[in-house]
Amino acid sequence: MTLSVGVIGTGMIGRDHIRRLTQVLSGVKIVAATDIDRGRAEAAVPDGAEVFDTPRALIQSDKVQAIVICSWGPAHEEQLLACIAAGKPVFCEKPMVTSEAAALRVIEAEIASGRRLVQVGFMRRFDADYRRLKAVINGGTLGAPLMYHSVHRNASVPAGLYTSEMPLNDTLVHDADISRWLLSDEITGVEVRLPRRSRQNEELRDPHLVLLHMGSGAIVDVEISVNIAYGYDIRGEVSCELGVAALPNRPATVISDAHGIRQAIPEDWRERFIEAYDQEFREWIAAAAAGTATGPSAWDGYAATLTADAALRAVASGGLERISMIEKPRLYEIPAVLAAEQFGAPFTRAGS
Ligand SMILES: NC(=O)C1=CN([C@@H]2O[C@H](COP(=O)(O)OP(=O)(O)OC[C@H]3O[C@@H](n4cnc5c(N)ncnc54)[C@H](O)[C@@H]3O)[C@@H](O)[C@H]2O)C=CC1
Ligand SMILES: O=C1[C@@H](O)[C@H](O)[C@@H](O)[C@H](O)[C@H]1O
Repeated sequence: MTLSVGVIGTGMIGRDHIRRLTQVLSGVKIVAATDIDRGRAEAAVPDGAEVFDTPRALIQSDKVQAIVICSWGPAHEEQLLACIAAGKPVFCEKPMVTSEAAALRVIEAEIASGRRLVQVGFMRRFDADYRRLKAVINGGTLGAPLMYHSVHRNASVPAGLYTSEMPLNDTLVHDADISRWLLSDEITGVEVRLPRRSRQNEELRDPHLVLLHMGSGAIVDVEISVNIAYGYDIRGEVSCELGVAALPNRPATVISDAHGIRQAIPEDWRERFIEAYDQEFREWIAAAAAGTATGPSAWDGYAATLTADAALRAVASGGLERISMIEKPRLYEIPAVLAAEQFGAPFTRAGS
């Protein structure tokens, strides 16, 4: 079966996903697109695909079986709710939504629909290096995870468009999600420290040091630097009771010349996570073709939104901001057998 997909939002990541869905992956075709800038959608779609005037018209079209949302965060809620109402599987880029109330509305609608339809674009979970790191932690030979050090560096961000809240409500959501996933834990509190401001962009509050307090007592520190100049640099290291497990450096050609020995650093996320995005969509296509979703869920989108909100409050208060989640609905519990297949054996202490 070939899955017929409509794309909402044909900006930077929307076009990159259209490229992978048309040129890289199989079992899928782009049949429709829409963007508030109609010309942009027309330029982005393959021949034969229809450009719709509104997201609602695209979602309700009989020719569209599943939807990819790549519009701006504040537009996601309405588009997600329309997809759920239409009973169509939907891949939604992060942030899933931009408020706790909106996240709860999405969860409520999905539960009422009776099955998972929403997959959120936390692509790190599909990255082979992160998956190997999780398998080591789950394997238990290093003992319990105590600390996770996450580094999230962007070379630069668009002046005027990327605001001082965005390191916390746009960029941090990836680290929040991967911390919960790697440590199989929930975030219960957030602190933010503001070091000396970088002179790279005087308009922006940058960098941030974020502390995520996990339910188990583990602590995650996240460096978010969005004007680091030298490239897109993502790092992660988990300190456990009996050892440390870290993401490897990315393989890259080693260049030796008059400036020394060096390796290129990715420019941005499209390059660093290219295989992760491909895998994310490979798994989404299979799930959507079966009428459902897989991987990061509306529950995970909700958790990330709560973390972003708490981080923004922590900047204002200067203290620890607690997070309280609703009880996890059964729809979002991963069946144990599936979890074991996906992530390796559940965590056990070494020697136990
Ligand atoms: N998973 C990841 O690593 C990444 C995720 N993203 C997320 O993807 C989304 C899009 O980001 P970019 O492509 O960088 O932004 P962009 O600004 O390049 O593209 C967004 C597009 O959506 C359109 N749009 C906005 N609201 C709309 C609406 N209500 N209806 C129809 N079209 C609408 C805009 O006209 C624009 O063409 C954001 O939520 C962003 O956070 C972006 C980059 C990487
Ligand atoms: O999602 C993304 C961007 O929207 C965001 O602005 C960047 O900071 C992230 O690294 C990237 O993965």
